[in-house]
Amino acid sequence: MSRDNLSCLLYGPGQLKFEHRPVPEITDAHDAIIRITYVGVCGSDVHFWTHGGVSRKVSDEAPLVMGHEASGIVHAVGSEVTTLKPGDRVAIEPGFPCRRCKLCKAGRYNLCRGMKFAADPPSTHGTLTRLFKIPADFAYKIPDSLGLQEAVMVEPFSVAIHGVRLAGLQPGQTVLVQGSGTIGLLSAAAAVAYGAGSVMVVDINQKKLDFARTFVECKTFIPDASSTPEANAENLRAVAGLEGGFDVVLECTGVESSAQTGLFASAAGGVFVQIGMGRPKQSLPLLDMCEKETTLKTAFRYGPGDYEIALELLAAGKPSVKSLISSTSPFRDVTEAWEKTKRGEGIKNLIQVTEE
Ligand SMILES: NC(=O)c1ccc[n+]([C@@H]2O[C@H](COP(=O)([O-])OP(=O)(O)OC[C@H]3O[C@@H](n4cnc5c(N)ncnc54)[C@H](O)[C@@H]3O)[C@@H](O)[C@H]2O)c1
Ligand SMILES: OC[C@H](O)C(O)[C@@H](O)CO
Repeated sequence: MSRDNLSCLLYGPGQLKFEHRPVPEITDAHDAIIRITYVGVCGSDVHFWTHGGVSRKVSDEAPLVMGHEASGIVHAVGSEVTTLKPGDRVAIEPGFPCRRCKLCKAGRYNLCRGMKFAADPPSTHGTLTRLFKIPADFAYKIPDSLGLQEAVMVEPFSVAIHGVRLAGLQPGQTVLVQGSGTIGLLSAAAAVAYGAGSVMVVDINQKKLDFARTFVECKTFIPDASSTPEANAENLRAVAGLEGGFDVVLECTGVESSAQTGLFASAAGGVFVQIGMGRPKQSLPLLDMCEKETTLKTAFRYGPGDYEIALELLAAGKPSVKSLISSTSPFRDVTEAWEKTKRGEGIKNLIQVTEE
């Protein structure tokens, strides 16, 4: 067995090693091996880099290949694969469910307890590797209109699509998006693609809001850090000209005061979707929610159909994500890309693993 599969492994906070791992081989007729071209940096990668993990951590005994937002070129396929052939350009869905449990059978495979998600400790290795083996139906052929760099954005856009679908967003509805990072921007774009009547994007960083207005048709609002969530919500409704509040709120910061503001700003009968993931325990304005019969939904990654929808919309340029890609670092400079993201530089920093 050849051990020429250069991969980037994390052993603990700040402890990174490049290692030559075994080259994967087709063992199931439905497998595909993808030569990874680009991997995007997500906030969770930075948390792994600084803390060794989010809830579960890597360790000296169980180091892990990092990376989960990826695109690539098909290198080999198993004998039963009819949808892909070597040379096809693909976006990778990086979580592989068991397909047999109740949740998988009910069409909620993102909640599968046996999910093997890339770069998730203790043992599922990620995409920062030259060759990555996956079930072929989790590699999505991309059209000529989409570059391999942009194809990395299918992963975060699928998070946004999942949130919008959970909200049951209807054409004409008024939407509040909290957070103007990658997920917030893409959620605003997803809301527009689903026919939102108006979109308001909120952030504490004016530059992020200035960018949001160039990326998607929206109004923006900067909350007053010294005000209460109730007061910020009231101002927000006034600026949006919506006395009754927003039909749909997509929370994309994970910050407690932001969730509270979003809930206060939602309309009676409105839907609030928590996409942001922050401190594990946060308090919510339940009395106000009861009086408005707010529907609270929580979103985790993406499930059936989300990747297909995300890819179709991106291929049609709805939105065009080129402007979200801020830098591309060579494979050996992974830490530079992580550090840039940690410093808040750029929107989506990429790592180029192999040549296109
Ligand atoms: N549910 C999921 O499956 C899923 C998947 C991916 C990411 N996430 C989560 O989504 C969130 C956003 O991810 P991202 O990559 O866009 O992160 P990001 O850090 O790029 O963006 C977060 C934005 O929120 C803004 N912000 C911070 N505090 C705020 C406040 N009080 N009010 C308004 N804006 C505020 C920041 O300035 C920043 O622009 C994170 O919490 C991340 O963990 C969830
Ligand atoms: O988009 C998917 C998310 O980024 C992942 O769940 C991540 O946070 C690590 O597992």
